[in-house]
Amino acid sequence: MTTERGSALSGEDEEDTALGYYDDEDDLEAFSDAELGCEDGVFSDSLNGEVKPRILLMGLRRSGKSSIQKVVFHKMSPNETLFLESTNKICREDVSSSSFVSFQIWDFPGQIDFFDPTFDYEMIFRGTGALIFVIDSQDDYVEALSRLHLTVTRAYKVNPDINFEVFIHKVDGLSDDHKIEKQRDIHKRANDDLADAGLERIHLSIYDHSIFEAFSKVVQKLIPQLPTLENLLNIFISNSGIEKAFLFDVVSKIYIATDSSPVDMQTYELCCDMIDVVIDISCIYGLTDSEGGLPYDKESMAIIHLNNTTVMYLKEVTKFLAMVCFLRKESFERKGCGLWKTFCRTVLKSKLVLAHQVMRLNANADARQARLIDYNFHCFKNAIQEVFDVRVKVQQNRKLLSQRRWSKLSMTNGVLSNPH
Ligand SMILES: Nc1nc2c(ncn2[C@@H]2O[C@H](COP(=O)(O)OP(=O)(O)OP(=O)(O)O)[C@@H](O)[C@H]2O)c(=O)[nH]1
Repeated sequence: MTTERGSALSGEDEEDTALGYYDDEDDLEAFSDAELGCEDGVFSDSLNGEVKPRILLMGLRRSGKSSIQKVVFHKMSPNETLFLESTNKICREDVSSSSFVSFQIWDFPGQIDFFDPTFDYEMIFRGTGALIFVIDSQDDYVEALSRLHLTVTRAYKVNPDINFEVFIHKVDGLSDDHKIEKQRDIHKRANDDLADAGLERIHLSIYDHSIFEAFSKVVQKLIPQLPTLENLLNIFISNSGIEKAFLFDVVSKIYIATDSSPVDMQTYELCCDMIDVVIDISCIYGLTDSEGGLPYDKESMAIIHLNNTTVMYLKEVTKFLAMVCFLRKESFERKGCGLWKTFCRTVLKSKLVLAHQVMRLNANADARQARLIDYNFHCFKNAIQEVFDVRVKVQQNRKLLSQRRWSKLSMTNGVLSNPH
């Protein structure tokens, strides 16, 4: 099983093309609101009407901002980040891998100066959904904390709706005790500083674990449909004998929702490993020569038996999303015939053979239970599609509205500039 997050799956940026990321490393030094499509404080692409929340990556020089972005969204291996050059201008990137996961990341150079009059921080903070402040835990963080304080107070004044997140980064060299101690210290000092400034209402989320997990939490807060997705997952697992279910964005391995039971890191990492395995094996066996693009489609599914009576089950939900579930072996065997048939069909069609311990067909399988789980998954998938459709409709309406506004504006300008 591979743990390297290295299977690069990048494509084009269009909504309809699968799982696309693209680089848009524009020089934003001379930007204006109009150029950036910043309208009413929210970044929107005025032509397609889509509103993309903005995530800012800030922190001192060499704290690891660009590395985080490259590892999570470009599948760069952590070792390669050693060769990253220092960022000397704001780098903007669109992440639109799915209808639910769509935002912009702005990576700031560490030395940015808020007092520089050419730096229009008001415009930047106005359209921001989340501000991630990265702190290098292996460095003396006193300066980082004072910079955090300055950044948060400035940003909050402009836009009190920003989610402030602190990533305590580079914890790999620290012992577990040391990690906990540092996290506690940073937490206390950061919050004390804010309380001293009368800003105790600001909530700082502080993460010191996997950047994938931390990023998942940040992105989830920007998904308006999150409560609906969580509800659907709760209903699905409670009616299907499933213990835990995640909805994953397959490319970034960000989980965009899970049921309401707590998440532990090990479970999350197992899910990431399973996605890697599915994609890696599908890359080798899942595509015929004539096919191109991503080896992930309607037929994608996998079952892995762990040696502790737990079964992991992955299934395609949409072309961007996968459900990854954890079941007890007993519940899984009761699934019996229904799943087995689906599995065989999948193996034949996509040549994807994943269950190393071949699943035994339980002759006495409770067919009713099997039908129930398959039926529940089918309902879940339809419900997700409905949520997706609503969002598409909202976007289409926005597009129409902005087109109308645009043509009205051009007409008015035309009339004004033409005295006849
Ligand atoms: N040990 C360790 N080193 C890391 C980690 N993440 C990044 N680094 C290293 O930290 C150095 C700086 O990383 P960058 O991502 O360039 O830092 P940055 O914050 O973007 O820096 P600026 O662009 O100068 O603001 C690189 O040498 C990385 O290899 C980590 O998790 N652990």
